[in-house]
Amino acid sequence: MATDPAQQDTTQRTLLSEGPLHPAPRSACVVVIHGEGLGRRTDIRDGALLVGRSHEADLSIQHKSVSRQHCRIWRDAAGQYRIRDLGATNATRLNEARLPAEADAPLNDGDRITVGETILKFIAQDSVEARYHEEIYQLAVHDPLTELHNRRHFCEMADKEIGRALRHGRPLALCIIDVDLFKPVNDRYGHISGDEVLRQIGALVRGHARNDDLAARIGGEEFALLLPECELEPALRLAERLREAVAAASFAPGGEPQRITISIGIATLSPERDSRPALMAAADAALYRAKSEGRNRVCVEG
Ligand SMILES: Nc1nc2c(ncn2[C@@H]2O[C@H](COP(=O)(O)OP(=O)(O)OP(=O)(O)O)[C@@H](O)[C@H]2O)c(=O)[nH]1
Repeated sequence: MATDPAQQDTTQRTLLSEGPLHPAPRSACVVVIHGEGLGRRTDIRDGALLVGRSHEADLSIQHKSVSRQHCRIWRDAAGQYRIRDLGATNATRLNEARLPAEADAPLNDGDRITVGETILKFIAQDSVEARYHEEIYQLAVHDPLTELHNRRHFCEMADKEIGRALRHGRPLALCIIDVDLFKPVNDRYGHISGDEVLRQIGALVRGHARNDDLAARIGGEEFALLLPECELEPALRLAERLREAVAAASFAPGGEPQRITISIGIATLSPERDSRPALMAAADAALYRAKSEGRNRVCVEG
């Protein structure tokens, strides 16, 4: 019997390629490779990069071993990156050698900069390693299911935003969002279908966030939306819009159309609620009320 030669040919042919796609050139950066803020990458743009414990530093490292203004990194007119210790209590070290106070030193690709108990790595422009660190960092701060921020990163970023709002006397609101009666969805259609519902809700949460808002999945079926510069009224309006959008969305776990709703608890920053744990506890209390009052609603802790 004649056989089709195309079916017999199982040879795997190597694709002719010029190598990985080359992304646009990027600036030099420093990456935290040890200590507080592990994995964080900070680009060194046109101006100088200030590293220190100060909240105003470009790379702010909240650790007591770091001086408020610890060191500065910049690119000189000849294009050479340089570093200067700013008289830090624990002198900046470059590849383990102490930098003399107020003296400049050139930086080369791969140099290690020790700032208190944190170690940074200097990565020169457009290096493959910079992309590697970026990808690892993105994996570390995102939830793989929804691609929103994960809880650990949310807490770290929320602490910073809350600190900034308190220092500048700016408003800030937090919404905690929980899927209603999600256990029966999982039990009936299975975890994989449940995951698809969570992914869809994650996309709706992200779609309702502004650029400066912080959207995260902070628990199994729990999401958070941190709204800097946002008073209670606009936060309430946004939460209502999100609640309505979820209630109106079409979900079909296991191929069966299913109505899914969410409950939302909101709390705003105030003198009595001036920390992330206090703000989260207040939003949680409001969420609990939303659940006990019948779900598919927004409640405010005020
Ligand atoms: N598919 C899926 N399910 C999850 C995930 N994380 C948590 N869950 C499920 O989410 C459900 C949460 O159920 P409960 O906390 O009992 O609450 P609920 O049924 O949503 O009811 P209420 O919150 O009271 O409205 C449990 O069945 C968990 O197994 C996840 O990552 N994927």
